[in-house]
Amino acid sequence: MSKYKTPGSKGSSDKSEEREGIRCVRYKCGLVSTIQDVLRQRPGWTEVREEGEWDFNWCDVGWLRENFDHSYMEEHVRINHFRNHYELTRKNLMVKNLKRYRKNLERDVGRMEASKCDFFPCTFALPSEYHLFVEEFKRSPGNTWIMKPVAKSQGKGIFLFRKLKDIMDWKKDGTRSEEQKDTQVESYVAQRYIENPYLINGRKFDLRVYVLVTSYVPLKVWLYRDGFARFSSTRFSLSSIDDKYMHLTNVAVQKTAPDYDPEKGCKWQMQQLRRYLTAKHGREMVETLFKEMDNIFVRSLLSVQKVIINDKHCFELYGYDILLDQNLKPWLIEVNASPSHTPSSQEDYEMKCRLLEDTLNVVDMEGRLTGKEKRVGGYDLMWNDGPVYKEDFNLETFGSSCFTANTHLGCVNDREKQLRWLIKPLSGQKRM
Ligand SMILES: Nc1ncnc2c1ncn2[C@@H]1O[C@H](COP(=O)(O)OP(=O)(O)OP(=O)(O)O)[C@@H](O)[C@H]1O
Repeated sequence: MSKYKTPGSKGSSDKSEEREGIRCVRYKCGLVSTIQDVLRQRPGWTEVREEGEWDFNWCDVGWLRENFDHSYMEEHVRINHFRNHYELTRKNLMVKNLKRYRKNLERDVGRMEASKCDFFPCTFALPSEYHLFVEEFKRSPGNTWIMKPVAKSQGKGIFLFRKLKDIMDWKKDGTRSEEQKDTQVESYVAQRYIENPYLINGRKFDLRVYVLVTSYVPLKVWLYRDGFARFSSTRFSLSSIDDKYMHLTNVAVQKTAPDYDPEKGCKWQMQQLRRYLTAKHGREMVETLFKEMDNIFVRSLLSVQKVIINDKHCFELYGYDILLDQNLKPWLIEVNASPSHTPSSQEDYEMKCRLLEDTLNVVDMEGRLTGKEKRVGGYDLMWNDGPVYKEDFNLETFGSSCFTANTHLGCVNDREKQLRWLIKPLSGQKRM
């Protein structure tokens, strides 16, 4: 149980399980975090331990890998990952799929259209693309690059470099023991470092945005209005590339900084960031920024739509990491399959509880929804085999989405026409 107070906690005397009409859901949960608290609070839901039968499973990706293929799932059963989620959530595979998608767009639609996929920094998978990387590296000497192990998280193993010599060291991999010398070198991506991040108070930050996919075929995507910006605790400078507290904004890294204060925090809620940017740059620019982020979410998901094994039992709550540069251009850094639900403060805990409750409401084990909803709690339906338009909402209340949930165009066949819309401002739509 979390040390934080659960919002709307009703305590053990709650008799809602006995209310008529609430279906009993047997759930299994492999994670010890906020999700446990949320599942325990859910009226009518009971935890299943060990090998018991379950209707709903919030598992970690390790459990999925070991058990998914051996599990028989009845029609109503739901699980929180797609079988090969890693096609989007592994750094090297995400880039591979995006590059292929961009290439296909260029061939089928044209260069202009393909350029709308230019939202991820130039990236190479190592060791396989080492020679291509070296060519690119030599083309722009003096640039900063970042090396990231493909299968690690929380900033582990990441370093910045400007000289090929540093990669040589990695290639030789002097850190490996004699027994490990026969095994393959660890896979990394080498990625152009965004050298001009947008700074607030001299500090770099990245954005965490939550996107829920309930189906890949047809693609159905929900965007969460709340999210946050994660700040570094040290003022940004390119003169010292070895300082991880300056360059890596993930909380897992920042919370080990000597002067980290969890309550003061290194986070801003999305609304706060949006207000700040609007005051500085005006509504139009900020709306364009959020529209470009929507473009990132939809195109990245479309890039794996044909690769992900669609399964009606599966849904996925992705944590998108987005970095802004000084021109307010959003860059896709990474997509996480298991975004951390560990809270860093009471406010953060409450936000994560709301996020998870709303996720359960969209997944709808209880069968409460009609299937026509465009908005559920903090979620807006942004894509339902095509864009979901919005016209009547007060956009001031939005954390991100530039889509509106009131007028759904339904299924549109011409996907590319839809995608062109993504980047163009909507005529006649009130901005923000
Ligand atoms: N290309 C880049 N340019 C600038 N900064 C970057 C770049 N890639 C990563 N970073 C910084 O490094 C941090 C960690 O990167 P990334 O999210 O890819 O690694 P990770 O170890 O998987 O982190 P996590 O598991 O917490 O998501 C980012 O939050 C960002 O601040």
